[in-house]
Amino acid sequence: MAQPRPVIGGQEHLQTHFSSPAESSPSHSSKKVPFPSSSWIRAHLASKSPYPHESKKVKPLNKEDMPLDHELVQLHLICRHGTRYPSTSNSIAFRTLSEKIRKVEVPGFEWLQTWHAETIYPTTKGALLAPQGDSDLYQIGRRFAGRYKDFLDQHPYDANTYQFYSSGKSRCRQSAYGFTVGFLEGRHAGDLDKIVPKMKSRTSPVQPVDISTVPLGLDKELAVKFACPRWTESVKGQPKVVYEANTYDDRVLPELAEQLSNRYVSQGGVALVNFTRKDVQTIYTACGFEMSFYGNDKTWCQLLRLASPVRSLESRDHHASEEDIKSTFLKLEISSDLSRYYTYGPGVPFNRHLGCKLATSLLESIELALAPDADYSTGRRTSSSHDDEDDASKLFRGQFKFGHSETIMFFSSFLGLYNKKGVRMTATMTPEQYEEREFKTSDLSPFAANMAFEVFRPKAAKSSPRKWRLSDEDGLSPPPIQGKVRMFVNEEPMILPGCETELCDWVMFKSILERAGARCDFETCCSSLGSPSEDTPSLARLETMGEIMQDENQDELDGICLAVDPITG
Ligand SMILES: O=P(O)(O)O[C@@H]1[C@@H](OP(=O)(O)O)[C@H](OP(=O)(O)O)[C@@H](O)[C@@H](OP(=O)(O)O)[C@H]1OP(=O)(O)O
Repeated sequence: MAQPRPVIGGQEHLQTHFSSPAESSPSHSSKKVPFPSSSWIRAHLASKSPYPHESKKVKPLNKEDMPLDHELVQLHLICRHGTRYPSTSNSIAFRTLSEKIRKVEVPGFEWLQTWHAETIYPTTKGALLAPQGDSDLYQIGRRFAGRYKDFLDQHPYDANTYQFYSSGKSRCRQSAYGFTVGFLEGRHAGDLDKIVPKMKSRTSPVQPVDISTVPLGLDKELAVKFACPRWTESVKGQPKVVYEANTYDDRVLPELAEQLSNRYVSQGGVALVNFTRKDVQTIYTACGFEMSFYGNDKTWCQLLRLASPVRSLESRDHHASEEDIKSTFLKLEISSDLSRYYTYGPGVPFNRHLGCKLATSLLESIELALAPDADYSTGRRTSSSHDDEDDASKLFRGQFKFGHSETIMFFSSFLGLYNKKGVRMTATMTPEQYEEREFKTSDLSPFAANMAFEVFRPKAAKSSPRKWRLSDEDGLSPPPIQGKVRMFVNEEPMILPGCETELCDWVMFKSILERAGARCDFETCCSSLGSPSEDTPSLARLETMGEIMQDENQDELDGICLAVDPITG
């Protein structure tokens, strides 16, 4: 006969009385159970954090927001896919843990009795884009449509001048499509009812677009880790790479697991559930998906309340304070960040190579768009002769790329975005140092995280051969390329390290990216056969963008592979 579940109020009491999270709801007269606000929690779930959707009204880009006497000529977006289902392994971990815990019925945790991972996160949907993910990208597309209304009016979509490019994973392709539905809503190339009067009635409700993708292993920009054997061999999961994260976890996780287990002890002192450190990490991940997927912090997130120390056992409440619960969330967020800081971030210099192809194509595309002789009617520069035409160097109005959290982390590391001070993230930082750290995946890589670039060209730059300067070697050549580039992270302007202002001068922008390693020798450095050059250790210490900029002896990084060893000191 099945053993009766220990139940609060029955023979087996839990050592401390739980108050139901429901009691924290306003409808209960009892004292509110301390718990952080949903908005605070949403901002501390590491790479499972929901996208900080801005409900703010997006105004069309106007003259005040543009550099004087310039025009917007090109847009770039690099975007993680939207909210997804947990991976199959995550879903199985949720099921296993929920079956382990539901043996004990706890007031306020009745949801566990009917929470079935297979129902809520079916393994057959592992890592697919979630309905919330569809919405994430549609809304970003709508906000882009609002800001760039005039640009789209002036330059309607066509498959030659707008590139939508996705990683080979369905969550990214579907995200790309969701973005286009929002971005091009209500717009159709050309004016159909003038072209084919009766066409209007048969028009597709959305503008069909061309979305290209590159097979995993060949994609050197988005799902780039699959195209870099050296990263897989020498960085991913390497003991020296995961050392700081493991050291931190060894110190912090057992205490949280013990705290949880202690809450599941009967008054007779019988341990009812033994939580492991892995269980604590699973609870944090499940909390992330519950919040991102359903906006629900009343299930798994509440278990992190029980993992927090209760400092008032003698008091009737037996509750952890809000401050202690926040501290528990922060510990798990730091644990997640330490792992990604070294695996995908600035903790290992080599990771910058995995962002260099994105930087190279960005640089070359902007350079083409800013060229005074750029001719969008032909998609080429008037100065380019037919024999040096390169299909890859096409003139785009917009390039929109959809990848993964690591796409954002590798590219951000390449740009030095979260390593300006060069403070190495370690397992032994003070709480203040952790609070001040630059590398926070909750901020830089939530679901649908994105980086965008606006490219402005001087209006006078429209050039024709008669304005070209005479140059000795080849007669006429176009005037120098000028322009401004503005970078956004999650739709907020961000100054690129090395630029003095938000509107970065093209010459400076180009110099920064080239010196950071654009046009790098990705193939050599990523080949498992190539060995990083003996110079590598000397470069490994040049970690912040500022250091690279200041070091006059620093030749451009081309042809030099950075260290696969984590930075030290
Ligand atoms: O699911 P996880 O957390 O175990 O790991 C994912 C990883 O997600 P995240 O950790 O960055 O949120 C990235 O997924 P997205 O950024 O696409 O959400 C990685 O791309 C994904 O790698 P994959 O594309 O090879 O599956 C990680 O899954 P993994 O568990 O297989 O390492």
